[in-house]
Amino acid sequence: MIPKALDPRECGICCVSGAWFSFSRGLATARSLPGSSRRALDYISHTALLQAAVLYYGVSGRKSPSRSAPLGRLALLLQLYLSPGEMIGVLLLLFFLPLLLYIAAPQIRKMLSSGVCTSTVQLLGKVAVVTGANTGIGKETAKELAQRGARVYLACRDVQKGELVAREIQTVTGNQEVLVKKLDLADTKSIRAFAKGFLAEEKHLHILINNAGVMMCPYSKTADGFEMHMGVNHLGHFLLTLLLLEKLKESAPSRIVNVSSFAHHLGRIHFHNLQGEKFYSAGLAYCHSKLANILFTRELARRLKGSSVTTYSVHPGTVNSELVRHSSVMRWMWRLFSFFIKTPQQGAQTSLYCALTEGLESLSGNHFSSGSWQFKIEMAAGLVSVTAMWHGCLPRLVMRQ
Ligand SMILES: NC(=O)C1=CN([C@@H]2O[C@H](COP(=O)(O)OP(=O)(O)OC[C@H]3O[C@@H](n4cnc5c(N)ncnc54)[C@H](OP(=O)(O)O)[C@@H]3O)[C@@H](O)[C@H]2O)C=CC1
Ligand SMILES: CC1=C(/C=C/C(C)=C/C=C/C(C)=C/C=O)C(C)(C)CCC1
Repeated sequence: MIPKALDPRECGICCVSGAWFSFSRGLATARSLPGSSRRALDYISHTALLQAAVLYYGVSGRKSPSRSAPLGRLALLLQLYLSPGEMIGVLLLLFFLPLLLYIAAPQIRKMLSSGVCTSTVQLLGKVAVVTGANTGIGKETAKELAQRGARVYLACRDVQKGELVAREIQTVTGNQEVLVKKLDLADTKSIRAFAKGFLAEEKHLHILINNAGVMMCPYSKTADGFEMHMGVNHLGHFLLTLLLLEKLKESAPSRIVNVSSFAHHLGRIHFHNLQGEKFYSAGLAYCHSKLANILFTRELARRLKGSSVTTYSVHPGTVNSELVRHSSVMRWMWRLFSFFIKTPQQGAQTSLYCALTEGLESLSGNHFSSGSWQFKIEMAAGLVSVTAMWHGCLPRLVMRQ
């Protein structure tokens, strides 16, 4: 039974905005009602909305949407939560956004997807390791290296997934020298076991692509007690690189590519909160680890001067991959904007550029971003001294046996 005062027909609805105002007044009254208010609200909202729609569609001659249409429900929600001014803003945005996106689409696509590694370098007889190569950017990077004839090690935490991808790459490229090795960067024991096995098996290592990464995971720690982002994205790769460094030197000229992100701009190295125990934000933890990738690259380059081992950090662009698996918002954004963002194959281009392009040696230690494919050299914000980072507690934590 709906109280008379709440019946929209009693409130008098004469146009769409009229419906809004009548509805708002009805709502206020309904909120003060005990017990049956929920049903009353439902009734009012549907009736008011339907009447408004009848008037609107009646005047415009459009086909009326069904009561349960998602758009109807969205309109209902907007009515419930927004003031009339905000409502107008949202409607304007909803109207102009597709138009703006349509106009800007070629520019956005160019900005986000441009850039192809044009190097024709072949890799017969060369050995490469790619971490996190069972999916996304890593998989495409490994595929291209195999295509060029390298023996490629897929360093994966899930060997089964890795084997499937290795078979796929072998089939596509015709290169049978695609091998899988277990590597869990969240466990220093696994990193050491990987390095031990690799060093025993291989005489050379020419290309190391530190690609694996996690983003926005809920607070968790690695087997050694490091915060997960810093542990996997930076510390794990830091240890892996140091363990393989002699082999890289013996195989020189050789290269190390560290896959960072433009997210490093928001990163800070909080030496007093490295484990994220005092405060933690999943998004910022990712940014901090990506800044650490860049600082590591700069200091490593300085230490490797004269060795013919060079190193680069890269931002691959915004790429449609599984990286967003921990965030439902990002997953939806990725789905919604998949038209604008790079494919993993496009995302692999900056890593490949740094691994393959001849004459890049003098730029060792720099950060490459494919945004406009000019490979901008960016400073890592200068937020913390790179040597402080190296000598600081991070490496000491890692080297703990
Ligand atoms: N996608 C993007 O828009 C951007 C990506 N990047 C960077 O690019 C790199 C590749 O990411 P992308 O391909 O997009 O993401 P994906 O999630 O598709 O791939 C990440 C890879 O890392 C592996 N990985 C995760 N944790 C570990 C671990 N503990 N040990 C070993 N491997 C692990 C994953 O293995 P598994 O499948 O078993 O989980 C997977 O193979 C990352 O470093 C990311 O930060 C940077 C900027 C933007
Ligand atoms: C604004 C905007 C976008 C959002 C980009 C974002 C949010 C990128 C985040 C990248 C991350 C988190 C990288 C990780 O290293 C899209 C979807 C490209 C579509 C075009 C407009």
